[in-house]
Amino acid sequence: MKGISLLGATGSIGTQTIDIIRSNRDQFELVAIAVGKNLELTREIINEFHPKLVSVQNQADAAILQREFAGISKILSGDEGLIDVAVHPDANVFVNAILGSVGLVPTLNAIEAGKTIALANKETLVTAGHIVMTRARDRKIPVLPVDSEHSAIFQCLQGERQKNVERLIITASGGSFRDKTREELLDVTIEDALHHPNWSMGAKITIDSATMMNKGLEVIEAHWLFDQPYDKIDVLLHRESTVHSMVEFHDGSIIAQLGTPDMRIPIQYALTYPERTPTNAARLDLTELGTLHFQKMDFNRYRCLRFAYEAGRRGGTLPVVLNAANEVCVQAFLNGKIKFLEIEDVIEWALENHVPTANPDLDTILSVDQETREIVTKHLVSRFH
Ligand SMILES: NC(=O)C1=CN([C@@H]2O[C@H](COP(=O)(O)OP(=O)(O)OC[C@H]3O[C@@H](n4cnc5c(N)ncnc54)[C@H](OP(=O)(O)O)[C@@H]3O)[C@@H](O)[C@H]2O)C=CC1
Ligand SMILES: CC(=O)[C@@H](O)[C@H](O)COP(=O)(O)O
Ligand SMILES: [Mn+2]
Repeated sequence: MKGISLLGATGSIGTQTIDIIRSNRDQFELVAIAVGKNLELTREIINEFHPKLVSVQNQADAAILQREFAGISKILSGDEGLIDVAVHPDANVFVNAILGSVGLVPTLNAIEAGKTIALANKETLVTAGHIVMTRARDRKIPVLPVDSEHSAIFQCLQGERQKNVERLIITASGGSFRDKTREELLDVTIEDALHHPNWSMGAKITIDSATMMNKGLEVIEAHWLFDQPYDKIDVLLHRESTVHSMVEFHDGSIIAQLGTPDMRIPIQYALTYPERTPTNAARLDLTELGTLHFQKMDFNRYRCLRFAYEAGRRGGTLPVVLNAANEVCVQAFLNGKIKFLEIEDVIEWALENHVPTANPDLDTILSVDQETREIVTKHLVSRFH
């Protein structure tokens, strides 16, 4: 029996992780969860799984749940609660499905505590990939990708030698606005942006898919996970989201991983690795599909992808700024405060105004993350109000 601790239990990846645990109760036990503000769903999860530890974002919500679930679950709150969930003594695998760079510190604590890491939270590697991967390597802790493209690449690399890899090929659906020109993007709505053509996901990553920042974050994530330089990581536009990513080898072979767009497949692979266990995910019917399409990326159309490659290549604290500015801008767009194309303008402004620190330590990363949020928030107020 594997004990699972789960950050982001009420989110898109979190609830799908719980679906897997529910369908495989003989294999997995949900021992600790962290959530944000969705108390209704949290109550349902506690009633069904009786996790030993539950952490919520706010102290006031923790007090409410403490009264309701006394004697069933220990209830904590805030950043300390996230860490206690990540290192819970009964957990073997730590699933990080929280949103945003708040996922970084719990991951580092879980590594120190010797937990296997199943990582959906890409911000962890974007902000501090050098620290996370070094500490995991030193302690021999597996960091297993949950993100579909990285799971695909990880699967393609099984049994292969690093020295034989020529390039990683990450696929991109193009997101909700892939058929629109830049002029047509000027006045798009939040509802339109939230309409991903292939995947059902949380709001923030759905907007990231539309701006192509999601792919940019994934390029940086792949750089750290698979130890490849940026000039060996390519992105291809692939409308069908059927080939989840590929690896090209020195001999000219390309190995790809295919499947229907269902996150339960990569989540379950990370939970059971190196085993593969059955899922009831819909099967891919290649004859029904008929054809697959691949196109070169246009870096002028998708400026956020260019910003991410540049930030990744220059390194230091630039990816921290890229990510923090993006988190603030996407939230502002979702709150109706800025227009869609202003997301990338403000991210560019934040990157241009940052003096990077090379090889930052954790304290520097956390303070640059916080400062960027404050600077960008102020900039949005002065620019648009
Ligand atoms: N969705 C997907 O298919 C994929 C997602 N990912 C990555 O996985 C991560 C999660 O994405 P997704 O599931 O879509 O996001 P969601 O918005 O659906 O879920 C986010 C989860 O994090 C919780 N949360 C947010 N902020 C805090 C906080 N400060 N403290 C405690 N809990 C918090 C939310 O709680 P609550 O709702 O209770 O407020 C919720 O449980 C992201 O990094 C994303 O990029 C990667 C690949 C695919
Ligand atoms: C499911 C998943 O991993 C997402 O990151 C997904 O890949 C988003 O798709 P696009 O960013 O390619 O639109
Ligand atoms: Mn992905």
